[in-house]
Amino acid sequence: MASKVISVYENTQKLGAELAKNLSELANDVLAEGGNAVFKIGLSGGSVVSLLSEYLAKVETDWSKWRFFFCDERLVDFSDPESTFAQYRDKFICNLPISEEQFIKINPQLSVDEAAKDYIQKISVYFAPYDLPRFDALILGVGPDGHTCSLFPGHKLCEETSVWVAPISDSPKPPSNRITFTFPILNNARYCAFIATGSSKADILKRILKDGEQLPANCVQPINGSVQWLLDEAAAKLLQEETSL
Ligand SMILES: O=C1O[C@H](COP(=O)(O)O)[C@@H](O)[C@H](O)[C@H]1O
Repeated sequence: MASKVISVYENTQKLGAELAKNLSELANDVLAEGGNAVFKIGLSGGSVVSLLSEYLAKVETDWSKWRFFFCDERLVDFSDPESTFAQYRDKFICNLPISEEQFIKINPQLSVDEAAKDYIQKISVYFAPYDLPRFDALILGVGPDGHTCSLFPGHKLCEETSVWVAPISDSPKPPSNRITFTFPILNNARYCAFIATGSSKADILKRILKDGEQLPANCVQPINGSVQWLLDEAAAKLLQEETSL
């Protein structure tokens, strides 16, 4: 049964500390299984990259056992600043005792269709054969139109149920070629953390969390997991009456 929690923090430092605590607990729980257990986390791009880069350093864990996937990725060369992997490489890897090899990356030299198929193959290695992958944690963002990953409002990919990772070649937000997790994989995760900070997110958060509009971010409801919205006060300013902690 999905559980949904909205958590509002005074500032991004407190939000980051709480996220780090949640991920420490989850990772330590998964890694306590021993053997070949690895903690599988999906990352998003956009504004969450800087926040994660700053605050995940506080997670107390065996970092060598983390594997980092991409909930969506832009199909551009890793030398392009639009590449989400490149942003993590430049801001995140340098802050933590981790290496590039722990990142499961797309192949940006392929066509967008082939890149999505190739990424499914790469993911499959980490999960039981034929099973729908169950990520331990997914870190998600929300765009000003309510998109999450590269699932945009009104786009046909929001209905996609036959593949875990889909290509998109007409993304309304550039760059146009991307690959993205689809709802079946998102809604099979153990823990989904949406992170939204700053007043530019206030309107869309009201539409999603107060008005309940059926935008893509609102369709992330893990069947057997939880979703937590971690917001700072500026982002939550139009929700405060109902959600203040
Ligand atoms: O294009 C993207 O946008 C969303 C939201 O990004 P933000 O900068 O508005 O927070 C992001 O979650 C996604 O991964 C990214 O590809």
